[in-house]
Formats: sequence, structure tokens, C-alpha cells
Amino acid sequence: MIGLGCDHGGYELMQEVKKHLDKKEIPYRDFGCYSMGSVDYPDYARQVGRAVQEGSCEKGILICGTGIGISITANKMPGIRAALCSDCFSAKAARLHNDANVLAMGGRVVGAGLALKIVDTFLDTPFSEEERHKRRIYRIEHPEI
Ligand SMILES: O=C(CO)[C@H](O)[C@H](O)COP(=O)(O)O
Repeated sequence: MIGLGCDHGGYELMQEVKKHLDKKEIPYRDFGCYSMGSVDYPDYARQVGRAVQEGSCEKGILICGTGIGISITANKMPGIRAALCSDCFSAKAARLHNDANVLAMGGRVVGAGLALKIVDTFLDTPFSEEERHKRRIYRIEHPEI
């Protein structure tokens, strides 16, 4: 299950992402927003972040205008590793190296064609399980080490 969240700046691109996931029969839960009306992105980042923290969603996709505010918010939540991506190389590395569990994108930054490729790359790439990456990820949540 993929958790989806956006603000008004990401709403249109999120509709494209939803159509794409529908075509691929990938299940998702849409936490909103549900229109182009102006909203506050922290509300949606937190709902998706909580679903990923609790395990009801395996991964999340967050979209605001730039992807910046929504990823900053998600990254303040323990256990959430949100990667703001505008290219497939970063999306792949975010999974391989960082075991990112949330993909963030900017609806005013990337076009739908590229965004859907980024989504596919993110969802299809497993974590590398390499020791150095595991150690570094552990250290993200353990600043005392
Ligand atoms: O990208 C964003 C946050 O990082 C927001 O989508 C953006 O700030 C919304 O702006 P506005 O209220 O002017 O439409």
C-alpha cells in the first residue's frame, strides 16, 4: 500500500500519479488534498508519514509545489526518510543507498512524464542492504553515535 499526500501545488500531478498507479494495479491510499483549493502541506505530509511509521503504508509519495515543504515536514518524523527527487538517478539512489520510504516531488518542478518515471524507479528499486548504507541510515536516527 502506497500512501499519497499533496497540497494544491501538487494536486494536478498527483492525479497523474494516481492514474498511473491505477493502470499498474498498485494499491494506494489517498490522504488528500482533494481539490486545487489552497491548503497547508504539513497536514498531508504528517498523515502519510504516520501511515508509513505505523506500517499501514509501506511507502509514501508526497507532492507540493516544489516538494520542499512537504519533504521537510515528513523528514521531521522519526523513521521517515523522504527523498525529494527531480530525476531518476536520485530516485534510484534514494532507494539503494538511503532506503528512502517517502518520495517527494514538486508539482511545479517536474512534468508528468518525468514524474511517472521517477515514481516507477522509486517503487521498483530495492534497498541495497549494503552494510555501509545500513550503518549510515542507523546513524540518521541515532545522532549520539
Ligand atoms: O511548494 C510548496 C511548499 O514547499 C507549496 O506548494 C507552495 O509554497 C504553495 O504556495 P502557494 O500557497 O503560493 O500556492
